[in-house]
Amino acid sequence: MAAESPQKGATAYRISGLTKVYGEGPAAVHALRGVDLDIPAGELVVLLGPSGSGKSTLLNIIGGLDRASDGQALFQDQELTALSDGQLTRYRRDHVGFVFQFYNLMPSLTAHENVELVTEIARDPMDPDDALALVGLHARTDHFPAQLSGGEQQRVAIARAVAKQPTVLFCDEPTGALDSTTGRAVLKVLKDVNERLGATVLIVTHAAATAAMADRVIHFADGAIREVIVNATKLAPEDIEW
Ligand SMILES: Nc1ncnc2c1ncn2[C@@H]1O[C@H](COP(=O)(O)OP(=O)(O)OP(=O)(O)O)[C@@H](O)[C@H]1O
Repeated sequence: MAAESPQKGATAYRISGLTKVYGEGPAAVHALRGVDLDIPAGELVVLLGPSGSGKSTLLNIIGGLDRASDGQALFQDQELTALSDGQLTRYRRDHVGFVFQFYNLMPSLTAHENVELVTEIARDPMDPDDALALVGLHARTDHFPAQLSGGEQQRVAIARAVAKQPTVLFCDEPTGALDSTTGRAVLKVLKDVNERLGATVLIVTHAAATAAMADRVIHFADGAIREVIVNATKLAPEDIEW
């Protein structure tokens, strides 16, 4: 289990009235219009919605990368919206892993060294080799990013994100740059991280079929939640068609 991961059934996030406005006056963009949402700990959650509907904004605020304009977001019992910049940095460092569409690996470092960059500053890290084994790359640890396929590079990015044993893993379009077969392999890794480390996993995606593997599916539209669906049955990532 990840360090300090709450038990399944507890609530990871309690979000109420969360609002984000970029800019002012006539140029203001209302990215979030009072979002209310509970995210149970240990779930794999998929966020779907049209481009510009506010998915990344929500992820960035509860991931501690951006600030809300109004409303509240509680992580366990911590009010993220009230934290100082230093406290928010500590929250990110101790609890949050990020995976983005483009892998942001250091090209001059090997897979192992890319993961090590994070484990050197984490509180309770995994061994980089164990993290790379978890994503099926134990044989490629000394390869540089340019020697790896897109899917393999994304798996290194996932290994880097999970090596610090995050309580929560945020993934923004993790399969956006991948073909469907490679994308399925990456989703399988995310599912493994969810099940084996007990991390809560939030995936923002345009690949609507990903919803079939989620515990919970959140549909966004125009800065608000339109619908939340709890899946009674789920597909294995390798059975997803897209
Ligand atoms: N830094 C910013 N400054 C101004 N407007 C922004 C900023 N970031 C996001 N927005 C706007 O906020 C709205 C929500 O954007 P967001 O990226 O959250 O949407 P999204 O649902 O993730 O979209 P996509 O699926 O295209 O990534 C959009 O209208 C976007 O243009």
